[in-house]
Amino acid sequence: MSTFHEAQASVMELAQFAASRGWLPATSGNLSVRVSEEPLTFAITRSGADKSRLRPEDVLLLDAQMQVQGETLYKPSAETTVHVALYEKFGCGSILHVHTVYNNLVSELYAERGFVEIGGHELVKALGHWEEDAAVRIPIVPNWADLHRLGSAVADAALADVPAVLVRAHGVYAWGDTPDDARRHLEAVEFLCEYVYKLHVARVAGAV
Ligand SMILES: CSC[C@@H](O)[C@@H](O)C(=O)COP(=O)(O)O
Ligand SMILES: [Zn+2]
Repeated sequence: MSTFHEAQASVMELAQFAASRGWLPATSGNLSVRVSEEPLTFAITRSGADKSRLRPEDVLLLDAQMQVQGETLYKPSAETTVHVALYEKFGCGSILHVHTVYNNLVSELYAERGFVEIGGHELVKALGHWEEDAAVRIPIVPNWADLHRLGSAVADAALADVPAVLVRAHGVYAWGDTPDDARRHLEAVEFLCEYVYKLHVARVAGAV
């Protein structure tokens, strides 16, 4: 439980971080931090904002019915449906969505399989898997234009022990119990997507 102003500040800080990595190009991406669990309320970026230079008024307070609380002329993220579906499934504390070249490439390479499996790499520990020879399967869902359908597809595919889902030729959703957890999971997934893609290219080239 946090106040709206705390959650708003967290969203702005997370956006600064993701933008500094180039993960929010051309106004893409959306970020949210939960304010209360019962009933669900959360702070989320408004639709169309340039997330690299968010102002406090670009972060809105919403409820589970996606109704904006308080006075604003802005509309919430078009992909709020995905955030609500994930909050309802996991009761997580923060959800981050970014578009990057590497997460898009991996989503395309493994789309037909419906998941990408990543094992034998140290950074799967950052996703909570510390066992010997741990492997994670990150689900990949189609990029449904119907955003309610997209929300259901992401939440249905999402696994309890892997805090991320790729959307084909679109981006990734990553989440965590706290904003710091969500950020760590997102960083790990982005690192692993770059690694998986570059390893694939190296193998095709016969370099490894
Ligand atoms: C500007 S292209 C990206 C959008 O279509 C969408 O995928 C996205 O991530 C941002 O939507 P938004 O409504 O601003 O939250
Ligand atoms: Zn998007």
